[in-house]
Amino acid sequence: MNTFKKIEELRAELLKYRLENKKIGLVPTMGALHHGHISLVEQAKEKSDVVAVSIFVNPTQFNNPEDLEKYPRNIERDLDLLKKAGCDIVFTPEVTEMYAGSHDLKISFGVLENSLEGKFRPGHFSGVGQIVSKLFNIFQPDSAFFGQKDLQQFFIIKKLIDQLCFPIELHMIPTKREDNGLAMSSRNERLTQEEKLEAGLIYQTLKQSAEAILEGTSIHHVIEQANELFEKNERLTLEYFEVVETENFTGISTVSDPKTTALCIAAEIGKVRLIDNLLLNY
Ligand SMILES: Nc1ncnc2c1ncn2[C@@H]1O[C@H](COP(=O)(O)OP(=O)(O)OP(=O)(O)O)[C@@H](O)[C@H]1O
Ligand SMILES: CC(C)(CO)[C@@H](O)C(=O)[O-]
Ligand code: BAL
Repeated sequence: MNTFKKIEELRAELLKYRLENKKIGLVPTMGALHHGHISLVEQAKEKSDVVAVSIFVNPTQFNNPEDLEKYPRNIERDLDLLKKAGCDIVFTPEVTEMYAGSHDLKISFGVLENSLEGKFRPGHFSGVGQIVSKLFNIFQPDSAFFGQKDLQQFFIIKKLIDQLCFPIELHMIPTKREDNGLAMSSRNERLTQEEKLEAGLIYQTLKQSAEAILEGTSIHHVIEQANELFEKNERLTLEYFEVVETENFTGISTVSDPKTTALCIAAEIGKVRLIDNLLLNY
């Protein structure tokens, strides 16, 4: 496994593979890796000749300075996990490498960036679009792998690829969960054992709500019930729970197609903000 910190050196290495007609699969991450990330690497290995992972905590997608400062970082452990998973190339640039010079170009995603994550994290998706575009241009991968855990982000990337004509095959990988259903997430490292158990409520709520909707309960009622569940819980605070159409991530009151209907949730426990979702036909 080869590790690079400089764009030019990474490009030179990738060019060698490209000249041999090898297919490059990219897994962008912010590090503090867990089994969710490794499942992305495994999928990338299946579908590519060369697997590349980037580890970069991108400051421009953080709207909350404390969230950025406290974001878990553990590069030695990450490199160890990636080596064991059979990753070929790791890119771990400094902020100065990724953001040298001026950076006032803003990417906007229309209606997709004004709801849910976009609404509660102003500027977040513009920052994601900016860094992912840079990574796509640097790596020029044949395929890229993203997790369903960040469902709205997946659709943001899809829009980026479609509208900017990146010749990249996009893959969405299912969410890896702990035994109690809690979605694996780097930010879980900031939770105590008790908080991790308590945070199982997030997935329970999603699952119960999806089942209720499929059995005919109205979306309005399901949302009310979810709010009540969280009000009763002393540790978890619900930020949003919505049933949306994945085309635009805006709330719906009736289901037109279960395949494009998602239940999305964000909740805080302690000072840690967690997100999760289920597609209605999960
Ligand atoms: N539990 C999971 N299962 C599958 N993929 C995941 C999971 N968690 C994250 N991913 C995916 O891994 C990629 C990198 O995500 P990232 O490094 O931000 O990790 P994270 O666990 O989502 O961290 P956090 O949510 O705390 O930012 C993204 O495409 C993300 O959707
Ligand atoms: C896609 C990404 C690596 C961009 O910084 C990040 O948003 C993430 O880890 O999901
Ligand atoms: N996993 C999504 C990146 C973020 O929370 O900023």
